[in-house]
Amino acid sequence: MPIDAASWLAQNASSYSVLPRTGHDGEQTTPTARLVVILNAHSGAKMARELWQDVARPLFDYALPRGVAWDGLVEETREIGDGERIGRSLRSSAEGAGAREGLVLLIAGGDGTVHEVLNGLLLGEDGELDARGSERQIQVILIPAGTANALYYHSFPPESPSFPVDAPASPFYSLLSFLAQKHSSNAQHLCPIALALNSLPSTSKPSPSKQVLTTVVSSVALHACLLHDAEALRTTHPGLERFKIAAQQNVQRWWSGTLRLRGNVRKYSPARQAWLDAPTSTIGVEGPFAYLVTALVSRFEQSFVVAPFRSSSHPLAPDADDAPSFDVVCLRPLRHEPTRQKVEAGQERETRETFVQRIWDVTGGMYAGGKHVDSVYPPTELAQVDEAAAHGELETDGVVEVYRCGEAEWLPDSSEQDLKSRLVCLDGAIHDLGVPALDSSATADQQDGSSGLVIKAIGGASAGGSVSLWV
Ligand SMILES: Nc1ncnc2c1ncn2[C@@H]1O[C@H](COP(=O)(O)OP(=O)(O)OP(=O)(O)O)[C@@H](O)[C@H]1O
Repeated sequence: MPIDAASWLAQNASSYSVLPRTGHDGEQTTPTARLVVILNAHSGAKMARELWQDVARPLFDYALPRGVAWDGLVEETREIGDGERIGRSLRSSAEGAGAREGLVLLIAGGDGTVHEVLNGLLLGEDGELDARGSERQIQVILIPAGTANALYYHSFPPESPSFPVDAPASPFYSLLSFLAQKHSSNAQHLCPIALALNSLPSTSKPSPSKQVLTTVVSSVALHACLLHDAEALRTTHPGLERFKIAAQQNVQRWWSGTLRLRGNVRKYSPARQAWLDAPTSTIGVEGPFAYLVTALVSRFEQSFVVAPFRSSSHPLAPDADDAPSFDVVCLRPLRHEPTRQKVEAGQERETRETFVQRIWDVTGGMYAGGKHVDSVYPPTELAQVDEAAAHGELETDGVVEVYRCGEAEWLPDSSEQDLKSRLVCLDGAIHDLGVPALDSSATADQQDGSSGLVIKAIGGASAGGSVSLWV
């Protein structure tokens, strides 16, 4: 049943000053931005239509700002990948009209829907960032109708007293912020969406590498493989449980390869609770890895805080003036001296089984608000690997290692040929790096020639003009 907007607002959103359309005194009447509504009725618990029809639509009818034009059209995604088609059609319609008007996207869906729409909208046919859109202001209003809704809960952390998760207004904080713009001191934040540009190697040379934009995560190893397996469980387990089942299926694997980090590289020191600057412009981090993600947001689910320093309320959060960055969170089993010794003694299979408990401890810390970043090895259990000598200033005793930087390159070990050694997850979409994973000396400077994944933080302000979320 559609709500009565005025009484719903009075009851559920009294801290947002949302005025009826007629009350927007003195506001200019020439539209400066076009609104497009995009629903994924298939995502999460399949609530997008209901959230739109019963609440968001009545709120729009009541309070849509005069400067925003909406022709009543609602775009629904029709099949897998369809968000990209919608994004592309928005790009070409803007080009056709030579329009420089702003674009307001109301997206009711999960992270995958946002990902698809922004990729279609911001990347040109050649897969490059579309320079023609460079003056465009894109505002996103997000209704979390997906399963994980990482971007939403990163922006509206449930532990904040301002964003109670059980409140009827909970899925509408972004929309309320948009509707209350200019009228409420509580809700007028248009925050740039952190973006990264990912280059996947071409599987058929000499065609160029494939470019993919992300807003949440680029991952390999356990996270990518569990996302891969979780998709097959979507029908039987529509909620978050499918991720846990899929984690069980992959937790005993380790992933060999090299991670190269560039661009103002820092590493978190649990002892100092601060970033340590890297002594060199490029840092090589050698596998095997049990876990490896590059995160643009603090959490991947409502209460799964993988990269706590991305949270805007954290003292180590990126500053608005900082160069675009992401946080790399990884777990390398051979940094644990007893584990390393057992592997060297040829007991790798049993050692992996034992190490599983440590992985669960780390994920337990993620579910406990991000405590894993401060868990440390006692001095006797910290392996003194050669690499520590090379990058001595960056050696820490953290069980998990957290880096911040602007660019990363993942080169999987070319001797491992199975699919799971090559999988990459980009905001939930799974990609295969392809075989063979060639020359591990390839670098990000040779982007099209890299046999691995290259990830560059580009920020929200430099992609297609500006891309921001109402928070
Ligand atoms: N009509 C449709 N039928 C089938 N699949 C669809 C349809 N429309 C969109 N999709 C696909 O649904 C998938 C899931 O969407 P999305 O990622 O937004 O939700 P989710 O996976 O439930 O949530 P989250 O990404 O937040 O965990 C996407 O891969 C998208 O391509």
